[in-house]
Amino acid sequence: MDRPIYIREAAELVTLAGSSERPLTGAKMGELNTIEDGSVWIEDGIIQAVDRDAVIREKYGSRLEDAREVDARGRLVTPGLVDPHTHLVFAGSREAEFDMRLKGRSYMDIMAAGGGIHATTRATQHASKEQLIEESTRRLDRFLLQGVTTLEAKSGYGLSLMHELKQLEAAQELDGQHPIDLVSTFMGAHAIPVDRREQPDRFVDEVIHEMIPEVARRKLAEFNDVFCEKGVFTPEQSRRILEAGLEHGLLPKIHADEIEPYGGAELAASLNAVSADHLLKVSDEGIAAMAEAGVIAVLLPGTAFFLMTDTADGRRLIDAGVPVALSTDCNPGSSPTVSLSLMMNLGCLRMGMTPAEVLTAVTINAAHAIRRADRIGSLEVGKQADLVIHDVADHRGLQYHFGSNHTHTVIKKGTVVVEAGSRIHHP
Ligand SMILES: N=CN[C@@H](CCC(=O)O)C(=O)O
Repeated sequence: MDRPIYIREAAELVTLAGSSERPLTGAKMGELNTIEDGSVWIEDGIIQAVDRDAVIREKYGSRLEDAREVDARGRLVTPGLVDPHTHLVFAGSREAEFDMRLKGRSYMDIMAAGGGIHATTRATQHASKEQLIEESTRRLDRFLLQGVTTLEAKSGYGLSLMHELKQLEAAQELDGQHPIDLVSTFMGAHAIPVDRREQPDRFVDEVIHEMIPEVARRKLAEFNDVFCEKGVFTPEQSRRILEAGLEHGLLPKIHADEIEPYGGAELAASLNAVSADHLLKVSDEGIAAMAEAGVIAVLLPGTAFFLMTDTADGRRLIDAGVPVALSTDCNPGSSPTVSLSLMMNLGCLRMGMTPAEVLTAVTINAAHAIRRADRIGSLEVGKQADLVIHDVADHRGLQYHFGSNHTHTVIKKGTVVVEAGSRIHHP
């Protein structure tokens, strides 16, 4: 049996305890439940105790010598960070499009001309599963070094049954190989393939009748996502696809109101979707409907930053009672980043969120957005021991000192996987 781990005496220990039932909304998003001089006791990959250091020492005094002590004095300890929206598994690069965009060509225009998602689809279709795994592992390693311990990964660069399955199988193997836990989303409805544009509904039928049943049968995904956007999938097509997913046990998520207001948030609410993501152009009605239905807003500030557009209004959503999570949207074209820490900075600097709200958005609310809040997202007895020790004294320091990676130590399921900022490889 592994030695117990004793995380010793953090200057600030953010627990987010008591929020596993439902995502935090409104003022609650700013209540982190912190412990000063807090310590954690871990055994068998599970949190056994979270308390002030004096209480932990009293309780485990006789066993302190057996335990591996991880010194957190002077540092901040938080739950492992959760990234609830990525397009992790892909091949190729779209750097050539960067020049075009900098000269004023729009993201959707490039896509309409056969680039964008279509360019990545061509590269991904040509890649072997092994190649996808190798390229994605490099990205996962960088995520881990930034304190991300769980991440959602979408398919959507296959756009045919064979290649969608290949992407999802790659994600499944990565989940088994890498310390980061992956949660898979099927996104066959990411774009209408270039050669199917004349008959979009036939492609929708293929997604509904061929892809969804097979993905569900092979248990390759838990969620089903659609790019509901003018020029991609209409709200009606999106509804059909998401309802078909539900019939096969795949829970709905939506890329909603990213480029234009299009009724995506309203659709998400009417389906009781787990999340509606992007929301740069969400309507007042859409926000009210999401708040009423409890749909989580997964906001992706890296996309607005990289596409040089206005950001989603995090403040407005929180004030309206919508639970908010933040994510990198890691993908090759609109947000080529693995830096959740930069997203946290942007959450404060561009979205009107407080440092505490931002931390909630990348821990417990992000865990809710992938239906994992019963296991991760907070530091509570009985939860999986996923923790990060940050090289700052309190949570505001994470957001204040922007552009730096403050991750010092990462513990995944009770194993130290990053120490003093470097990856530890276990045999
Ligand atoms: N907007 C649609 N899908 C992705 C971008 C995919 C890409 O450009 O490759 C997103 O979430 O931003």
